[in-house]
Amino acid sequence: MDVDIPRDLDPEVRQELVAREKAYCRELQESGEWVHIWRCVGQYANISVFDVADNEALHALLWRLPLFPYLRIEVTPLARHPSDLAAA
Ligand SMILES: O=C(O)CC1=CCC(=O)O1
Repeated sequence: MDVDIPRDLDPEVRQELVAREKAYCRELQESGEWVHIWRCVGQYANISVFDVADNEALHALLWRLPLFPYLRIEVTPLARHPSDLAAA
C-alpha cells in the first residue's frame, strides 16, 4: 500500500483519518485477519499480509480502510509453498 494523502488536506482531517486507520488496523490484527504490516523503508508505504476467506472478503476489508481514497494498493495472492516447514 502506497499512501498519498494530499498535502493540502486539513491537518485535523488528516490526523483523524490516520488515527481511524490505526484503530481499524489494530482491530484486524486482533481478529487475525491482518497478519503482518511492515513499513517500506524510506517510503510512506507498507507491505501487509492478510489472512481472509476469499477475494471478496479482502476487497471489503480494503474498501473500509479509512485511508482507502488515498491508497494505491497492489494485491498479490499467496498460497502455501510445499517446501515451507510451517505447512507440514
Ligand atoms: O502508514 C501506513 O502505511 C498506512 C497504514 C495502514 C495501517 C495503518 O495503521 O497505517
